[in-house]
Amino acid sequence: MSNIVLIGMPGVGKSTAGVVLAKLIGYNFIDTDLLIQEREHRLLSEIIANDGIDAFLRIEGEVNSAIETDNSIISTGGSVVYVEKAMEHLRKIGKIVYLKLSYETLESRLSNIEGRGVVLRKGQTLRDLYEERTKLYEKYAHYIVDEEGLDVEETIKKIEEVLGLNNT
Ligand SMILES: Nc1ncnc2c1ncn2[C@@H]1O[C@H](COP(=O)(O)OP(=O)(O)O)[C@@H](O)[C@H]1O
Ligand SMILES: O=C(O)C1=C[C@@H](OP(=O)(O)O)[C@@H](O)[C@H](O)C1
Ligand SMILES: [Mg+2]
Repeated sequence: MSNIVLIGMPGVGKSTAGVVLAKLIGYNFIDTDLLIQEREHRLLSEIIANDGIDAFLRIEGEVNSAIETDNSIISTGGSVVYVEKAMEHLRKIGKIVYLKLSYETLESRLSNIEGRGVVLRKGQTLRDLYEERTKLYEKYAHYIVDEEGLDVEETIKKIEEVLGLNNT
């Protein structure tokens, strides 16, 4: 398999689980949020605050659409599902795994949503965002991993299981 692409809401653990999984299975690790910061020389929260959501999504779309790699775990930013062209590219270069959590668990993990620089439009609540995005994550996912009640290690094990990577 060429690449494994993790998608899902902010705080679900794409970055945390992604890097550990990469080490376990000997893959490279790419966090698209870091690619964006490297290109822009500024924080994601600064891009969103200064340039706005549409500009951030344009940059996120360009960065994700330009990824050329093999044998990598790619941890995306939660908003990449708004950019169809980027999602089509990611689906071509890898298997898309949607890390899923209930709204209640996510809400408790995302105590400081502004500080994280989430793509949240004016008037939109976290619940609205969850409902709008769930449809998109499900649409693009090749596999869905429900991590409710699981810790990082158990989540990684489940990802390996659904992808048939376990050799135990
Ligand atoms: N089962 C789990 N899988 C991944 N992360 C978890 C899990 N349970 C708790 N966490 C915690 O949730 C947070 C996830 O943050 P992060 O990896 O930045 O998410 P994302 O990249 O999806 O926004 C981390 O603090 C991590 O320790
Ligand atoms: O879902 C979002 O709106 C965002 C999620 C962030 O990445 P994580 O999903 O890794 O937190 C980052 O791309 C940006 O701050 C916007
Ligand atoms: Mg992340």
